[in-house]
Amino acid sequence: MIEVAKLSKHFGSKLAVDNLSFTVEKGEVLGFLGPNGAGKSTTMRMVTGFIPPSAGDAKICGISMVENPAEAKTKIGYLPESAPLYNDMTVIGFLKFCAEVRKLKGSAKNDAVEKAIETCFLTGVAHQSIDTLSKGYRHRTCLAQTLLHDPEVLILDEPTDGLDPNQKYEVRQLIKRLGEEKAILFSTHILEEVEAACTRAVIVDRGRIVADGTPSELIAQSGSGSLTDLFRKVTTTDTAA
Ligand SMILES: Nc1ncnc2c1ncn2[C@@H]1O[C@H](COP(=O)(O)OP(=O)(O)OP(=O)(O)O)[C@@H](O)[C@H]1O
Repeated sequence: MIEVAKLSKHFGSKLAVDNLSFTVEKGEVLGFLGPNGAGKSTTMRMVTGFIPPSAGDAKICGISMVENPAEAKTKIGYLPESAPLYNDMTVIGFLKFCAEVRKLKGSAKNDAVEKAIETCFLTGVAHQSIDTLSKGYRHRTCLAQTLLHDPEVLILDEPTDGLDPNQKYEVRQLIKRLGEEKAILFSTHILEEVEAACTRAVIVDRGRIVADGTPSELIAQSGSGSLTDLFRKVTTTDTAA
């Protein structure tokens, strides 16, 4: 469902993503790991069509993001690193607005909003203004917005960043459940999320894949049973600026 083929991105002389290839099938949750500056967000921005690649392509459900971005984007729900929210709207008002942007109308719009609210456990705050929500609920509102058009592919950039342990647990469970029906690519710095939510993970460093496997394969590769040890072994410690 997600086919990343030889994707590269230069920012001036800086090579942020270097000939990256991987696939994510339906029913897979791929964890995208790597140190700060490894190229995770840049890869996700290219896969979702927010920035053009310098080389390579990403196909979403067989549709090229380079050749046919408008159609490819309809297949994706994207949660960017700093997702925008309209603070003076209520949760339900915001989601209805997002559904309209997705060209949903009438009962299809209302059904989509209701389902997203239920899926993301937002029923209790649906009529509350966004600026009065806790960080966890704001986060789940952002996540709900990615689900409105029932996309086959979800791209989530650090979806549990800044949440407390209970909220992290809930979002991971949600990702796991959604992953049964969709193809999910999500980036994280939290290594325990690999075992908690992913069917597979890749580690990138300086724009290249340096490890790829199921959680148990990666743990076996570490030699010590610790994903942290593997991460430290295959990545560089000096963070790119
Ligand atoms: N618009 C840009 N212009 C110039 N350089 C950029 C731009 N966006 C990203 N970079 C550089 O590309 C590299 C990869 O950045 P990216 O944000 O993709 O990393 P990341 O793995 O998502 O990091 P983090 O975990 O800190 O979010 C970094 O060196 C970054 O400074």
